[in-house]
Amino acid sequence: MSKADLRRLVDLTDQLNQYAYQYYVLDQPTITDAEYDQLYQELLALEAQYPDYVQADSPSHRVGMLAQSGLEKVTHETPMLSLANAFNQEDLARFVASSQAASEGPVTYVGELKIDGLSVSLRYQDGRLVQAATRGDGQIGEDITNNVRTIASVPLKLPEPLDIEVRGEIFMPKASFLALNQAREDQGLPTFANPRNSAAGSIRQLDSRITAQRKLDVFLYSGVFSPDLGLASQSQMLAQFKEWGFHINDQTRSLTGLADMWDFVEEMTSQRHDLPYDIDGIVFKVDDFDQQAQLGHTVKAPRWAIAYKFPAEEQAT
Ligand SMILES: NC(=O)c1cc2c(N)ncc(C(N)=O)c2s1
Repeated sequence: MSKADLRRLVDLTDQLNQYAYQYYVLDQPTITDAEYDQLYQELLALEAQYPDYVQADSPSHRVGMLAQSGLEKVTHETPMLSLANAFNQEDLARFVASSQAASEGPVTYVGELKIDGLSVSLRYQDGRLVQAATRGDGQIGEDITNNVRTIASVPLKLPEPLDIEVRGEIFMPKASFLALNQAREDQGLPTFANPRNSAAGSIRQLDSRITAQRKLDVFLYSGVFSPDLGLASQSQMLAQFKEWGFHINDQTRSLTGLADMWDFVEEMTSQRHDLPYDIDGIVFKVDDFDQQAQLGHTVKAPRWAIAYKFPAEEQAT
């Protein structure tokens, strides 16, 4: 392989990843689909000619492959906890009172949309995606690495050689769900009941080429990482995750207490049907990581977070 060919292969890989990031994460495409496709075909030709030189973060990994057997089990070194629920303003008031009582100094909060999908853990070593797993029972999940590689907004390589685990929610955007069900109807196949079920079915496929066709997405909102990274709060962590190229939900709010928590609940209750994805509530978290550590967690859930659940809606009959 000539140096020029190798340089071209690496340049194309980096260029195409940058274009895909602008398209899928920033929603700000900078080239046309035709231009992207032409560059992609050139890369595929070079990879076919030199298979040993295919880069770990090549966009050609996005198309998926058939798994040899069932999904492997994965043990979460740090358990993936669940959340305590709140159903009304009084429940939130209790959460605010208890979190302020047990923390030194004033407490501020972050409000984040509760995405109606399924929780996932992404592990990066030396800045490369090495494993993705479902939450499972919180201790043991399933390896879905090949399927997650096909999700366009998941970075296969980070801009820094980080060892980090990030966690979030895989979901199927409403538009993908409608298109998928329309296609299944046309093929005489049973349709999915809702985007969450179709995301769950799509991400646990043994054939990730099928996953690749399902147009899934992910929002990341927590992680397991060394204090050396110097991340002192949830809001600072989210800003840093965004800089590293992770897809972060843009409706996240800094909140001072019950009054603006409830304002956010009312705002998102009225807006939820206009969002391009399903949400089933709002997650409120104490922002400061030291205060989160003071509050700790029960066996099941952190004391520094609570999930406000929207009231069940009457299904349109
Ligand atoms: N089970 C959990 O801990 C969570 C579940 C979810 C979810 N489905 N969507 C968003 C968040 C968030 N922004 O923290 C969380 S946290």
